Amino acid sequence: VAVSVSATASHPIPSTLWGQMFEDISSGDGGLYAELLQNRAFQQVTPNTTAALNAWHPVNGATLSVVADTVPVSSALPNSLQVVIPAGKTGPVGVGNEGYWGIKVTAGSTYTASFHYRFPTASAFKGSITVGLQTAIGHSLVSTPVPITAASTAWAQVNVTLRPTASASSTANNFTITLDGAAASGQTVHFALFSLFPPTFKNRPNGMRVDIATTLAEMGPSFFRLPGGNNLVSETVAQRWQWNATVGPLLSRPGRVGDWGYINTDGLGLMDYLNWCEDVGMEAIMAVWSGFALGGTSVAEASLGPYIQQAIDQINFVIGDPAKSSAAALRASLGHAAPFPLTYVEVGNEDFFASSTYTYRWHDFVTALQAEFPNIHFIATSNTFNPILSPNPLQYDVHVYQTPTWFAQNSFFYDGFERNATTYFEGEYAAISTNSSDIFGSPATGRLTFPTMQSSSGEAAFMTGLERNADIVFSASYAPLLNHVANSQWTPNLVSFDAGAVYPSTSYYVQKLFSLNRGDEYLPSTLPNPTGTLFWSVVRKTSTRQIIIKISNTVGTAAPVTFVLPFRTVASTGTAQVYLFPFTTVHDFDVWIPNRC
Ligand SMILES: O=S(=O)(O)O[C@H]1C[C@H](O)[C@@H](O)[C@@H]1CO
Repeated sequence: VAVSVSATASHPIPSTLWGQMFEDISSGDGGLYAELLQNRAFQQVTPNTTAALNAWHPVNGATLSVVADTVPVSSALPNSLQVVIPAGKTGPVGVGNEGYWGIKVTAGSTYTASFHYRFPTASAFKGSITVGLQTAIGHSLVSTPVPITAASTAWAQVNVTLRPTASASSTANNFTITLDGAAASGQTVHFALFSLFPPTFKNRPNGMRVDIATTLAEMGPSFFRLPGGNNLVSETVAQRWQWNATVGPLLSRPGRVGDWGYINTDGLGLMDYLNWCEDVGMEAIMAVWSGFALGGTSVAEASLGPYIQQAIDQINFVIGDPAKSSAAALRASLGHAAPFPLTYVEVGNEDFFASSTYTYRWHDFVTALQAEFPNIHFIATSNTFNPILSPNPLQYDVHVYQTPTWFAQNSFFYDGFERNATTYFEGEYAAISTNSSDIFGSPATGRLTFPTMQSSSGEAAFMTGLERNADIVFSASYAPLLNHVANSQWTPNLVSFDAGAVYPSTSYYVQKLFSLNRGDEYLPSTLPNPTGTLFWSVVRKTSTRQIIIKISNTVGTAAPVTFVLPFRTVASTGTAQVYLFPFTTVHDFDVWIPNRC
């Protein structure tokens, strides 16, 4: 096929086009958020139940229970771990944590451990607690004794650094806190808010896991959509994500029952998200809760006030003036007096599940928020123009989960959209199943566990259409972004990981190719056959006069294609980045440009 390319750009391509969608769906706790201990603060658990001890186990016969402490370490963290050292034990006795399906231990890395302890009964006991990392069969990788005393029943915090001299051969390791069984015979100790951090991305305190963060940063994303997705919305009004419960000291963060079947520590909170965006050079596309919970509740219009105020405070936390807003003053007190960049705020998520109440919820939220924040663009999440909303949304978030074939055949999805000043955020898209009659089914019925070359090339075809329609598509992000392979709530995902390593997918390399090879204007060219198998987009990077041609071949057979460039002078060579299965990297090739006019 011969493709003729126009020298005259049809439209600019927004710098915000390629980015990332994030929510905690086996992706924050135990993943991007670097905390290595699971259930570190016994948040949102029922005391005196086995479940409350999730991820913890006794060492050498200690008696463990989670108790509602009569003297809690903080009002946000009412539960403590009670450890009783039984009589007659010798050697280390205490408690271990298995991490998030493992703990990676690397020689030479500095691990920052901390915990709070108190003796519920004062005594003359003096001894030491040994803080360590050991393999699952008990081989010590590193340990440090810390002197303790039972002279008081008050809480004390222990901070230690651990520096293993050897790396563990697997991730089957435990974090352990032990006392000498003989010396501490009969003692009862309460513990709260444990924490174990490896080095973090850009050394941010309470920051991100380096390997996952680096993999995401290397995509060169322009935006980061947060905090969801269903995990913003939640099943009930009370369980919704609330920005103010996720900022400040970890002792002040109660955590919450997330929407994906596990408790969120909220250690990855709004300030941590914003610092992450700043460290990567992304702008947040931040959502506010919009008065609907997935269990079916819509807050009555007369009762929306407090939720609208909470959204105003959330936005003020990001961009407000510390002199005028307490939420902004809180941001300043946490180390960022200047506002963060923020252009887009999404009102809810997938509110097509509650269209009938979105009419008043959208109206009341946006009327109030736009008055407070005239420069913010608000994104609607119901189906486009159905229902009709007031004020008329100028941005919509469109989600599509479909088959690889659907994506390959729908690269013209936006070509037919009316150009009426409305712009679109393709906030979630992915080919997730080969079964068009059971998209959200299981692997047994066609659901993809990981992306494939078929799904990724289909997505690439679709993405050429997003560039062609970037006059109305301002941002697009594959979803979900991350998953822990040992504990997934959704497949496929862009990047998978476990305690030890990161596994970028074929779709990751497609997203990275588009994101790292951006133009800022679109050059019209011969249109692909919408139902064909070869798709392309041609863009120009005006700063370097580079012409960037992206091509997706959605089938496994080679297809010759010639691009006829209408320029008088063209360099004699270029580079081709080709992503072919089973390569795990993109290969650069020099290309010779014949027939230069
Ligand atoms: O079950 S779904 O509604 O399809 O869930 C999807 C849509 C929702 O926004 C996001 O949280 C989730 C996975 O990316």
